[in-house]
Amino acid sequence: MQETTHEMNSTTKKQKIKAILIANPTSGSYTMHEHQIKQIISTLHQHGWQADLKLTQAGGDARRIASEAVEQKIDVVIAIGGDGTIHEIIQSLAGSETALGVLPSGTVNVWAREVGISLDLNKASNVLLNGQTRRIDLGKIDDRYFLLMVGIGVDGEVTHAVEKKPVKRLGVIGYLLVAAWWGARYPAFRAAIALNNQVIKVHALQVIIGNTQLYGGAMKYTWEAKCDDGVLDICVIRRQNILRRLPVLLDFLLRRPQRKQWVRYETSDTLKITTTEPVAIQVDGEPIGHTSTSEEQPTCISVVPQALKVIVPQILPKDLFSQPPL
Ligand SMILES: Nc1ncnc2c1ncn2[C@@H]1O[C@H](COP(=O)(O)OP(=O)(O)OP(=O)(O)O)[C@@H](O)[C@H]1O
Repeated sequence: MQETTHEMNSTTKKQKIKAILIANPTSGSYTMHEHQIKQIISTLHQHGWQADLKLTQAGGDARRIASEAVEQKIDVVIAIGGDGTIHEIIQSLAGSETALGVLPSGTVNVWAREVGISLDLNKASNVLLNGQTRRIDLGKIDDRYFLLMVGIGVDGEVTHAVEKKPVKRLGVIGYLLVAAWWGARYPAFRAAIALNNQVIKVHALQVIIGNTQLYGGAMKYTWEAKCDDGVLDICVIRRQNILRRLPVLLDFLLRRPQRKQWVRYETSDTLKITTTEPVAIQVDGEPIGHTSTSEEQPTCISVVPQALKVIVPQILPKDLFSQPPL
């Protein structure tokens, strides 16, 4: 990790990098990686890191442990899990000097895929040791931070439908089954979105508000998003009849240029959304309730510039960052 090593050299060479590894033993591929994780921790020790492993017992633990790490001025919190575990951890890391590292062990691992952290944990641990530290923006919906995106509409319903249901145990296949069911029958919704001093009225299947580009590990709805540019990208997928929905989805899956015709694309640092009926919301893949139908108290989404330190590979996707390294 370049920046911390540099800081270490400029103060005292004896100072160790302090890291807490927070592992979610229920995340998609954790069991498969358990042995490897022990080896990685001893490698970190050999490189002079003080690294302690903490396992979560239940949802919410990762956030609490990360909060303690920030209080103790730990240099790095390493998430061993998927995007849900990362989502919990960033709630505590936001605005702090503690950096987020990742050993991807989830089901989809969108953040790791997005920045090019290998799903091979030995390679991912090399990013911890030899990567670079950047500051990136976080999004915020009401009081909750997000790293990747907010989804309102079909994907919100899918996430709510899968949560705590047996189909979740099927992993990606479970999501695809529920997504196919909801994708075909979902009615569009009407929303008023206030941004950039205007109100746009939409009749949509889906609104994605992205801090980053990659969606579900495969598609890009917010394909122009940069994670450090101080704005969020908004992709409104307009209402389509049942027959059109599959071709639209294929345009996104195959990243065809014509996908642009199905959407309205905006950027803004703040937006306020009101829908005529409550619409399901997902944040970084987690279901969090429904949109507001009250114009007086709309659902508020904003960007918090430079809120999170992250450890990422030396070589990054060329269009995801706009600022130079720290
Ligand atoms: N010990 C635990 N027991 C039960 N749930 C937990 C525990 N620790 C964390 N969680 C919750 O598990 C959920 C899923 O975790 P996570 O996202 O890391 O794995 P995943 O769903 O397999 O991966 P991805 O999000 O990349 O697809 C999160 O909502 C998190 O809060």
